[in-house]
Amino acid sequence: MLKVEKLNKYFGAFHVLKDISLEIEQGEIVALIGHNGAGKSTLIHCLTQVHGIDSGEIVYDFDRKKIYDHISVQFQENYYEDNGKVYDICKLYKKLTKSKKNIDEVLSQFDLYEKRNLLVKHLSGGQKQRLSILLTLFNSPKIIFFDELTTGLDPVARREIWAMIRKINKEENVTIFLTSHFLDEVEFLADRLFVIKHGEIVLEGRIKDLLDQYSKDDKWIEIEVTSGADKLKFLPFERVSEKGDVHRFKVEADREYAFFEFLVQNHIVFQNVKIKQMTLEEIFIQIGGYAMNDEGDIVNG
Ligand SMILES: Nc1ncnc2c1ncn2[C@@H]1O[C@H](COP(=O)(O)OP(=O)(O)OP(=O)(O)O)[C@@H](O)[C@H]1O
Repeated sequence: MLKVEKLNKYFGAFHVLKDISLEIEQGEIVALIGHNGAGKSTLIHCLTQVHGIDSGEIVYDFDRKKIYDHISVQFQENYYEDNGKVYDICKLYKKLTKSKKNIDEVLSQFDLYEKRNLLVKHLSGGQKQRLSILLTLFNSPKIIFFDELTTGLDPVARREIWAMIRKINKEENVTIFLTSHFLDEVEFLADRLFVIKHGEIVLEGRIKDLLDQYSKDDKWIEIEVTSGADKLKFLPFERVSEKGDVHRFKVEADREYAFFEFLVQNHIVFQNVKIKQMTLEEIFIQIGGYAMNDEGDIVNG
């Protein structure tokens, strides 16, 4: 339903999107992840014609002149009036999109009927987010773009939003393109993933395939070294972290034995061994070329 070929975008001399190519099928949920400033919002802006592009092609399976009849966008900031009432904003959207949807029904569907006479600024974060998702549906879009779907929401509200997105996707066969910083969200919702780094797509694939491909191979082995730590630097394994006496290494599945053999042969004394598979988050960080700081935040690689 959407094909992008060699899209390039500059802001002045700054080359923000570099040769982006991707294809999305009708009914898919795809996620775009990447560090702050990687170019996620800019790509959404280009795909939704908020920004022009400098080269490349964007082809939808509908006439791009009527793009806003077929797409909806929920940006990071909401552009509707905070001082308006929930019902009035729905009415405005219905009118603007010449929608046949019944406002009361849609509000009930999104559990906002009771709140219809409240000012938007008096809604909670989760309710506001539900409203902004609801508003994207008035024009019965073929594809909806969500920029940072659940940023700022608590865990319960996030899960409610996920359920809503799944429902919209299933029941109305709407294609969903979302950006997110949360890999649990991506894993739960998306069929496919694109990783963008410094304006380039560095990885794409079905979530399940990526998991199968990457998680079976590597493990972390964590040891607390009580003597001989100075010899660890000769260990032919990548040390991924070191906190006090606790050292963590990346070890390929078939080299576990070699790892411990090296420790014993070099008289490195250790205790508290922990072995674990890489988590989804760690896999993505590795394949996306990112790094994780001590607090567990993703930082640019
Ligand atoms: N209108 C603009 N003029 C100049 N530079 C811009 C403009 N909009 C974005 N940029 C720059 O383009 C880069 C990509 O920004 P963008 O907002 O697309 O990143 P992002 O991946 O969505 O980041 P975040 O996760 O922080 O929302 C950043 O370096 C940003 O400063």
